Amino acid sequence: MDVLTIGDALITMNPMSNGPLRFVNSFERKVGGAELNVAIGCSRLGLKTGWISRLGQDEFGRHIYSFARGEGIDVEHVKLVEGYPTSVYFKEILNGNRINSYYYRGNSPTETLKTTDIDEEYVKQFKVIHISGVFSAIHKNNREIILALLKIAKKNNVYVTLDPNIRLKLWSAEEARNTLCSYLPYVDMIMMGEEEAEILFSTSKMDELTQLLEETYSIKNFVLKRGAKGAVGYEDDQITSSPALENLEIVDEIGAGDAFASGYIYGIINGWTMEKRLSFANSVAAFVLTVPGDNEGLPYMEDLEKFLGLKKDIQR
Ligand SMILES: O=C(O)C(=O)C[C@H](O)[C@H](O)COP(=O)(O)O
Repeated sequence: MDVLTIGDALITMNPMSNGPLRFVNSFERKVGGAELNVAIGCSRLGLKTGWISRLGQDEFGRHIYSFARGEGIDVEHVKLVEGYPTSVYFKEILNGNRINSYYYRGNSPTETLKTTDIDEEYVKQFKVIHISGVFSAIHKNNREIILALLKIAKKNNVYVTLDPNIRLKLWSAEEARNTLCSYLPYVDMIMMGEEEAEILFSTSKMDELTQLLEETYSIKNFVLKRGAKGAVGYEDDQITSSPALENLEIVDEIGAGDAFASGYIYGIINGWTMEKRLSFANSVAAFVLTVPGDNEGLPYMEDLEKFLGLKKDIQR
């Protein structure tokens, strides 16, 4: 097995028109959830993925379960539980494509997960475990689950990637910093945005980050995502920059970070250089930016090959 993720998935209500949510009457029901998005992205690229989760024993839970299974993700460790409705969120698209999220996940089904549900025999089969801050933000219990998972990963030499995915609607900057920094001794690689770097480490300057991450947490590999300015990676004392793709018609930026994570993880598993990993991850993210929905735009390898000019794209 290649990549394992753990998290809360939700029904995404995508508005059919822009403007304040109180005036939007129609929505398209889709599926979201940062960690599930990464599993979908990796699976579409051809990796063998698993996802640990709990969903509500309801219509939305059943839909997400079959959706994940349909994407080829191993759902052996996903269960539907009574008494906890499947999480939902609504997107609001305002002028200039600014998107607000409104969460209905106060009682997430993942709250029923216990540390004993994390099965070492299952976890140790994977090459990479990808965690994101969202799962830890939605309930304090989930932080114990993550620590249990990280300890198993460390014991079995499984590579751990972290996307802080800090959602200030779900927890405070201080809580995010304390929790996520407590995971760092078990983390091999971080991919973060500039604002997230400021929240976690009080700087988004590469030289300060390299020093702090190496000296305090022994982390020798990280990526700083800088939106339209592209991404910068640090590894083996070397800094590598990769520009973002230009001239994209961005319709929905939600999910692009998870798409980037999928592409980057694909590169780690295939032993690629930082330069190749970053440019591939940027291309995967570009696909998601141009399609509404959190994961619909995630490309298959064939789409990328055509996009990168490696395969002929015959349209008709
Ligand atoms: O917002 C949340 O809490 C979710 O889990 C829903 C979304 O599907 C992901 O957040 C997308 O994540 P990005 O790729 O960072 O935009």
